[in-house]
Amino acid sequence: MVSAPGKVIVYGEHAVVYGKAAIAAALSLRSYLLVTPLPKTSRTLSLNFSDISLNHSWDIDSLPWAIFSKPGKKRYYFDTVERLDKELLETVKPLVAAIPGKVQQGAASAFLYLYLMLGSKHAPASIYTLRSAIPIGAGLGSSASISVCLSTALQLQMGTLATPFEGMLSNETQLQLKRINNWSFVGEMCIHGNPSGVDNTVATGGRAVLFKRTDYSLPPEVTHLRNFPELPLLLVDTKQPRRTAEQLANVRNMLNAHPEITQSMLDTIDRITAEAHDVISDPDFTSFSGSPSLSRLGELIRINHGLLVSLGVSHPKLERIRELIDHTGIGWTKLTGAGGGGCSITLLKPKVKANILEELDSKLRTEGFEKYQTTLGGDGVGVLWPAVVGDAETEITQEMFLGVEGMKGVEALVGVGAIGKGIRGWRFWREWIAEGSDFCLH
Ligand SMILES: Nc1ncnc2c1ncn2[C@@H]1O[C@H](COP(=O)(O)OP(=O)(O)O)[C@@H](O)[C@H]1O
Ligand SMILES: C[C@@](O)(CCOP(=O)(O)O)CC(=O)O
Repeated sequence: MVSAPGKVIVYGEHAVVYGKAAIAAALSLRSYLLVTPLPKTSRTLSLNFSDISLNHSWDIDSLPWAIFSKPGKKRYYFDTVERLDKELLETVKPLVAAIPGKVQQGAASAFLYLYLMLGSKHAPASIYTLRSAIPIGAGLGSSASISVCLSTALQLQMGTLATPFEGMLSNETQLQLKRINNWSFVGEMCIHGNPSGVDNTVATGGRAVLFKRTDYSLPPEVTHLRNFPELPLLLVDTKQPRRTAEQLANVRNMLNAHPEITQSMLDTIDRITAEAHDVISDPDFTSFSGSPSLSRLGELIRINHGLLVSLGVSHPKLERIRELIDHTGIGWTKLTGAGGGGCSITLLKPKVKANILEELDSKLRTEGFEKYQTTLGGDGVGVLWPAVVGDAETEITQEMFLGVEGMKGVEALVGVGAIGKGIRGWRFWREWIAEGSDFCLH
């Protein structure tokens, strides 16, 4: 079993697609993918992605291995992939055409593209069962989280990744994370076309990063934010579904229609992110009551949101949440992720009165919005090996994994926080963070 987190973009979404900087952090909400190997005589490959009711099988021997392994097409696990191959994508299309729904087809295409690239026609038959706590299409990086799970599980299965172990050399850990991230970026491209790579980078490595990719043929610049503060954040979901790909197209259209104005807004977002980075990197930064640095971060959040509204990626429901929160005066609000619906984040001022929060909670609930309790800056991708519970004697089966009720049940059975309750241990490729260093992760 593997698991990867979602993310919150605190500053810089959309602008990051155009080479500007963004600050993002891993979220405590995660996806879990269980791989159940089938007997050697079986040649069936099955997906059971229960959150989206995707249940589909293919015959491994009938997959288009020949075209995927043609010279010039075949890419190996150690290759860096910056774009999808159009012909290969076309080959995958008919394989997912029978699956109803764009959401389901996107996930199935990402899986098949990765399976055909990373596997071979002798690949083992397995069932891939996925459950995720991350709301889908809500700006919290659900697609990146599942792409990281798929990339990791397939590479572990094909033997090109090793389960992390104590004493694994730091270089080796970094190399493996780079490969996980590289192939999860491929999954992201299958799902939403033109990603910046910030989501999969955070879902892979966890913690918090300053991310920038000026040249898509080169790895992005990723700076680990070692002292990322525990920001008091309120996360609210509009429950308004939208697709990231559509929101990206809105900004692209805006850039085509008003190039200079749009470019200057993207540049301003870049400056906002840079200033926020300066504020949180200041050794005197504190989020205590009356702290000028917290107000500064808050103002930058407010300005960033205004620019996202101007870029055309807000939604009346996001504006309604912002209005309700602004009336209470408890903090500064912006949309997070692609917008057009999805989630907002509010940086809370210190010492907010409990009764104000309760009243707000009830208003949000009445209007159909959902509040999430989360923490930021946790672990990235991990593997539960062996996937056993209860004194390490019972193997986690597909029935067990699907049988538990809701995400609470999943978390209690296998959650990364369930260590010590019969779970022998999640292992993370953690040592990739060299203290205080900048590093490149593609
Ligand atoms: N739990 C899940 N199960 C299966 N597919 C998922 C899941 N979560 C996300 N996806 C895939 O990712 C897509 C959502 O990606 P996207 O529009 O980028 O939104 P988000 O902001 O949540 O990343 C879905 O359409 C689906 O293809
Ligand atoms: C809008 C963007 O900056 C973030 C999208 O995040 P999400 O898919 O809404 O979770 C796109 C990207 O960086 O790939």
